[in-house]
Amino acid sequence: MSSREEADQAGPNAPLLTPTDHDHDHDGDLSPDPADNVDLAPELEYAGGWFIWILTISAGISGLLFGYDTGVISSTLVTIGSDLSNRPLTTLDESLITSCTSLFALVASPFTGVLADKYGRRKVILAADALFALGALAQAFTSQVGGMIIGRSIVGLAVGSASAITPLYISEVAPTQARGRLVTVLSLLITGGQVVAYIVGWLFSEIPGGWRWIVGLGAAPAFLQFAILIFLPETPRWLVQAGSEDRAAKVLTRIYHGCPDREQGVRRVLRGIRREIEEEAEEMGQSEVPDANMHWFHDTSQRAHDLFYVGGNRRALTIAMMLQGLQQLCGFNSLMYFSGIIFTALSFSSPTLTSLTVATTNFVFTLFAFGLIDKIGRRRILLYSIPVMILALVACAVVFSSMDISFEPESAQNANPNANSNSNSPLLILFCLTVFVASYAFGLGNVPWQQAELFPLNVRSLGSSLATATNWASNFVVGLTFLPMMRWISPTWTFVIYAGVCAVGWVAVHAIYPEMSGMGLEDVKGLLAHGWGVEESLRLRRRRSMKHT
Ligand SMILES: O[C@H]1[C@H](O)[C@@H](O)[C@H](O)[C@@H](O)[C@H]1O
Repeated sequence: MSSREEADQAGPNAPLLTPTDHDHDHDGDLSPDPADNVDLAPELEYAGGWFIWILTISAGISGLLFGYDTGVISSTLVTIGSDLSNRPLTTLDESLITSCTSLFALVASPFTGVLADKYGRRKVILAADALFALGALAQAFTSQVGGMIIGRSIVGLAVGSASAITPLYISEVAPTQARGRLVTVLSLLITGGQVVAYIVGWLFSEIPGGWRWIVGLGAAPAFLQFAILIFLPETPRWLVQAGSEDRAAKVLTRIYHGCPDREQGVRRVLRGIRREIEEEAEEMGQSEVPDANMHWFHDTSQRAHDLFYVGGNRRALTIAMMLQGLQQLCGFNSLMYFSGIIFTALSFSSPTLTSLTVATTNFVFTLFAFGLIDKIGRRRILLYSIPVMILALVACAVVFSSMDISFEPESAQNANPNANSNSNSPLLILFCLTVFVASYAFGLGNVPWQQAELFPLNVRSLGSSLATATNWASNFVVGLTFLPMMRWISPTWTFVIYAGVCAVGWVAVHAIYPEMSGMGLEDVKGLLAHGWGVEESLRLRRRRSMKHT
């Protein structure tokens, strides 16, 4: 009988398992096989019923808002005309209106973790809704460029906090077997929100003042989510940490409703969480599980210390930041923000409609990822899809090198369809970009958002928010550098650089990203305690699949 099974039989109040791995930095330790520290994930064959879907979709509305507010900018800019400050937008106005959102998202994301630990995950989502609505209305009713920038900045604060907290909320409520898929629902809603933004932008672009509707409509899902979330629970993990184990048990009982093994499953999850909290308390020299009056036993600086100085946590942070940086530095969002300009330079007759293919491909392939991520596994999906991205980028670079094309503002606007030596080149580029987007959406577009599962409970929220900050910092860099790179070092070299980033990323994923599919949230700590855990994770996965065959 495994230690876990023994504990199950002993009941919920049985002493918790004694941890074997206190993971203060053991780099270089000659410890026994780290896989010994990792039990197989709770083998509850339960992927969740209607309640978990309601939780996921309600929380995921934040993703829809994130996607909508990032996707809406291209059509807004081209339809504002002289409506703001009684003059046409200058290039500086356009850059500020576009980039302030990512900048403020970057500012908000690290604070989100601290607030989510103190006040709970759900309250932070509610606060983000208030910001989404405020930002949308501020944009819709402004008559000044400055007002627009303030509105977009408020939306940035909302996007930054929502993007840090929502994947964490979903990971913490999801049953192990369905966690990957449920977090991918979030990516589906992000990419879906971008498609909706492109369509709304296209529909309202001919109407005078239509841009006010385009940006103002972003308030509606925020109100909806606010109304729904008021009735939904906090995550069981946070509740246990805050000393409300009874409430956590109630939430888990609803999540596991319909599971044949419900009671045992709930006990197992609760015990896993308590064990984790107890281990953390021990590491801090405290001998007891924190009581109800002690809402969290680390203050922020202690958490930050743990995140950076405990080897396993530092490794988790490295992986999460590496994946988020890669998700953005591969250049994908240059298409999201500037595909209109690219397709204009390539002389497509309807650049906005062509851009819609980018957003739609992104959405459709995220749908495939949703169906397959828990089966294929996070690591494998990346190792398969990144090489396709590299090939597509290199092919784009080659085709660009055979073309006579300029991305100077005036030349892009007056693009000459016959200027290219090979008239199939624009179509070839569209094809390569579509392949790039499809493979991105299948892997890198969604896997990094699984970040919360890498961290143990006490540093989960801080770690997730720092990884999210990496995402927004890299997003900001790409947004800022794409057009200058296309102009100054040529499209060919721009795409070669993105391909190079992907190649380095592939090597990093291969070397340090363990397979997380099927692992219980409480088991990950043991995996990363003494190393990157890649081999162990693959061994565990093989064992698990052998059990199922
Ligand atoms: O996961 C999302 C998704 O892939 C979006 O399409 C992209 O615009 C975001 O930057 C990314 O974080």
